[in-house]
Amino acid sequence: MSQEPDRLFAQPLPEVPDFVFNEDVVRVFPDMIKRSVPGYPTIVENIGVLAGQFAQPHTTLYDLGASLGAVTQALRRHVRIDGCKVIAVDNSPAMVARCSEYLHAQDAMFQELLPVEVIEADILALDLQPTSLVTLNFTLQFVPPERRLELLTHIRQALLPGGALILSEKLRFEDAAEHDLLTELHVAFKRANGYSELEIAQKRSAIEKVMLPDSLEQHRQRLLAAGFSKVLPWFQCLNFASLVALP
Ligand SMILES: Nc1ncnc2c1ncn2[C@@H]1O[C@H](C[S@+](CC[C@H]([NH3+])C(=O)[O-])CC(=O)[O-])[C@@H](O)[C@H]1O
Ligand SMILES: O=C(O)C(=O)Cc1ccccc1
Repeated sequence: MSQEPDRLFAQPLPEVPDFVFNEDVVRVFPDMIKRSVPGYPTIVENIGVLAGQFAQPHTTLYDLGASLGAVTQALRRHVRIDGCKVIAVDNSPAMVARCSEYLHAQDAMFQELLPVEVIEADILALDLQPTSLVTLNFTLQFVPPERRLELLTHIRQALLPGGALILSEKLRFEDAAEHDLLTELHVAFKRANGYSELEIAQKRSAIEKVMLPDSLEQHRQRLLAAGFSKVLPWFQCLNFASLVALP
């Protein structure tokens, strides 16, 4: 995997463009996400472990907004259920190209255990096969808010008994003081990971219009409205959390 350090926002930009998942981002993405999302490696690895408990024999597993396929790789390390396959989906052509390269390079080792198909598609326009496991690992926050319920409803309708949706997101906090404190703690996390004040400020303005976090309560209510029966938070580190939603 490419080890290029993320310096995308290190120089002052006359105007900070909206964040897009283009080739520049792809090149630094593993470094960027690890240094920006507290708990990311733990979340990814444990999605594999949780998936091993929910995946049902002879079903499809979906990694929606797969980026470079980190979750799919964790599924391949942990899921040992007969006849499953993974469909990894992303709508960024640059991400999909690199993701296919990484995953297919591992096919010799894993193709029989857990075959993978990588597709370039908008997850809002995707026909889902019956599935026992869907992951949205920091993807829903990039979906337009008014389309989020429709997407979760579609996922719920495709989920088989015994299956689960794993949803990881950056959180907003309804209490302003709590929100400001968690935001400041996240800034401290980024600083501790080597980002400068300029990098932190420019990245914030790049993502503010394209990545719109909800509160835990909004997630819970929306998942119930989509037809899920239970919502279990299983991980939180600062303002980043992961939930399991059961059909
Ligand atoms: N409508 C959409 N359709 C398909 N893909 C989309 C859509 N909207 C956004 N994406 C894709 O969702 C991904 C979000 S990153 C996920 C990390 C990964 N899950 C990981 O575990 O490493 C999160 C982050 O960068 O914070 C990007 O690759 C987008 O192209
Ligand atoms: O960098 C941030 O501040 C974030 O909230 C997370 C993030 C990580 C990778 C791409 C976009 C946002």
